[in-house]
Amino acid sequence: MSEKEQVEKGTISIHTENIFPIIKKWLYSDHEIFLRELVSNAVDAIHKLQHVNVIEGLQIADDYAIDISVDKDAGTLTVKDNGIGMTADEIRKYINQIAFSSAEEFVQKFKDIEDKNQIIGHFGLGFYSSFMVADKVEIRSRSYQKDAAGAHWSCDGTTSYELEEVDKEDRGTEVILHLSKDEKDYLEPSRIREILKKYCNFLPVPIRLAGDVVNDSEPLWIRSASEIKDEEYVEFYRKLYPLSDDPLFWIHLNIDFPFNLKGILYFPRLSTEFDVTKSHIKLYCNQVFVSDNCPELIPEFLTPLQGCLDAPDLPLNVSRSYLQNEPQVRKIREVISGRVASKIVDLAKQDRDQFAEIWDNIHTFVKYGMMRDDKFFDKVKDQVIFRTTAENKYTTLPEYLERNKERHENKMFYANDEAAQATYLRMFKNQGLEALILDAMIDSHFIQFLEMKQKGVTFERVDADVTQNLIDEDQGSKLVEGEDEKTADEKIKTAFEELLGEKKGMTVRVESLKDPSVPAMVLLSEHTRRFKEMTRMMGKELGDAMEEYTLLLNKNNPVVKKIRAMKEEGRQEDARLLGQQIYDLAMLSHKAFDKEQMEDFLERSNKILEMVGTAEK
Ligand SMILES: Nc1ncnc2c1ncn2[C@@H]1O[C@H](COP(=O)(O)OP(=O)(O)OP(=O)(O)O)[C@@H](O)[C@H]1O
Repeated sequence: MSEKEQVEKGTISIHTENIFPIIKKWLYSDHEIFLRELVSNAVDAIHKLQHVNVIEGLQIADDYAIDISVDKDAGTLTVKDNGIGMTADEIRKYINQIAFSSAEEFVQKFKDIEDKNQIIGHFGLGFYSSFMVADKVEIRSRSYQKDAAGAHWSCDGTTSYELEEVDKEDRGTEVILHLSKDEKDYLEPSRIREILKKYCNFLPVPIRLAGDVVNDSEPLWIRSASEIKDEEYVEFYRKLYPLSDDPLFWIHLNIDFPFNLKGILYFPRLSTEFDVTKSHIKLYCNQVFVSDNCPELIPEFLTPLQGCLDAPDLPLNVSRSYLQNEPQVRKIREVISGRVASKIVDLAKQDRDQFAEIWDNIHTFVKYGMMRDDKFFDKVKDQVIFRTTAENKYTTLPEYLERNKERHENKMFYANDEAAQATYLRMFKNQGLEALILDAMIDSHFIQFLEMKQKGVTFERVDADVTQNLIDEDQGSKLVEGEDEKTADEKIKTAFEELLGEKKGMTVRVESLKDPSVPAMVLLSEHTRRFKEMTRMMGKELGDAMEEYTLLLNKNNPVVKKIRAMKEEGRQEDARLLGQQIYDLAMLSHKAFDKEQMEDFLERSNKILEMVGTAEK
C-alpha cells in the first residue's frame, strides 16, 4: 500500500467454502471462548514484545496491560493490547494466511466429532473464533518497529477482507468485534467480567475491564513453594472455592522434568454436599483456564482433590479418549499419586494427633488407593492408622503387632460396631487386650486385602472366638461330678441345650472366663461371618441354614450358675426364661431382631423384672 487512502481488497485463500457458517454455528455450544482466544493472543503479543525488548535492547518501559471495553451504542466489543503489534504485511501473513488456514484445518478436523464436549482444550481456532459472535471484525494495529504505519483490517464474515493504512498513535493491537444480533449479551460488562474470571483469572498480564483489573496475574502456583505462607495457600483456596471450608492439606507441584507441570492440589474437608465422584481440578495451560472436568489427570481414588494444574505441554485440543490413553497423562497421574503418598507420610510423621484428625476425612481414599495402586500401597502402608481401644487411641499396624506380639502374634483383634460388640470390648479391656475399631464401610475389604498382602497376619473380630487370654484355666471343669460321671461343664451344656431347644447350627461350649460379668457369647468364626457378609453384599441371603455358631457359656457367671441350680431344683420355667434371655443378649451383637423376636425379647424382659421384683418383697 503506497497511498494511505488506498484500500486493499482481497480474498482469503479458501479450501472449505463454508468455513464461516461452520464457525458461526460453531462446534462448541459455548461461544464465550472467543474472548479467551483474543485475550490469549493479546498476552502472547505482549510476551513477544517483552522478548524482543530484551533481545534487541529496545528499552521499552511500558505498563503492559490488556484493556477490554464495550460500546453499547455501536454494538462493539474491543480487546486492546500494547504488545508487539502487526504491520500490514504481518496481518496478511498471520491473519489472512496462517490463522485462517489453521482455523480451517481445525474446523475440518473437529466438525465431524459428534459430542463437542468431548473436546477438552478448545484450542486451535484462535483469532477466527471471533466470528462465532461477530458479523464483522476489525483489527487496528501498529507494530513496535520504528516508524511502522498503522494497519486496519476488516472482514464481514465472508472470505473477502479489506486492508488499509491508518493513523494509530499507540503501539499494539485492537480487535473490534461488531457483535451479531443474537450475541448482544457480550455488551454487558457483568457478562464479560464473568467470562474473564472463568478463563483469564490467572493470566500473567493485567486485564482491565472499563479500567478495573479483573485478574490475578501472579497465581500462587507459579511462585516458589518456599516463599509461600500457609495463610496464602488457604486464601488462594478460598478464591478458587469460595463456599468451601478450609482445606485439610495441600501439595504444591513444580515439575520441569520429564514434563512441565505446575499446580496446587488441595485435599478438601469432605462435607455431605461434596460430590466425591466428580473431578474438581481446574486445568490451565500457561495460566489460561481450559477445563474443570478432566478426571483423566487425577488417579481415580484421588477424585476428591481440588485445586489447579497448569500443564503447558498437554496437547489440549484432543478428545477425551485420547487423554485417557495418552502416556504423558498416565505419568501425570503417577506423579500426583506419588506426591500425595509422600505428603501423607510427612503428615503422619509430623504429629500423630493432627494426622488423626485429617485421617478421618481421608482414610477411605487412602485405603481405596492402596487397594488400587501397588506403588501407593508400598509408600503409605506403614502410616495407615487405626483407632484402637488402647490408651494411645490411634495406632499403625506395625506398632500394634509389636505391642501385642507376646500375647497374640500376628493377630489383630477388631470390632466393627462398638455398640453391638461392647460386651466383648469390655472383656478385652478388662484383660488388658487391645482391639482395633474398624467401622468404616471400606474396612471389611481393606482387612481382607491386608491379609493377602501381608502373609501370616490375620484379623479377627472380637467375637469370632475366645482367645486363651480371656479364659481362666480351670482344672475343675475336667473333674467328674456325682454319680452320672459327667463333668460340671457337661452338665451346664446339657442343661442349656435342653432349655433352649433345638437351634440350627448351634454348638454349646462351656468355659470359665476371667470376666465373670459376661454370661454368654455367641461366637461366629471369622471365616463364616465374612462369607455371610460377602454374599449379603452381593445381594444374596443365605438364610440361617449355612450358619454354624457357638454359644459359649461362662460358668464363672452367677446367672449361669443360678440357671443350673434352678434346673436342678425343678424350676424349669424360670430357668428357661433366664436361659433364653442370656441367649438373646449374646445374639444381639450379631444381628438385629425381627419384629417377632423383639416382641419375645421384651415380653421376657418384663417377666424377668417381675420375677426380680417379687423376689425382693
Ligand atoms: N493481538 C495480537 N497482536 C499481535 N499479533 C497477533 C494478535 N492476535 C493475533 N496475532 C497474530 O495472528 C496469529 C494467529 O492468531 P491465532 O489466534 O489465529 O492463532 P495462534 O494464536 O497462533 O494460535 P492458537 O490457535 O493457539 O490461538 C498469531 O500467531 C499472531 O502472530
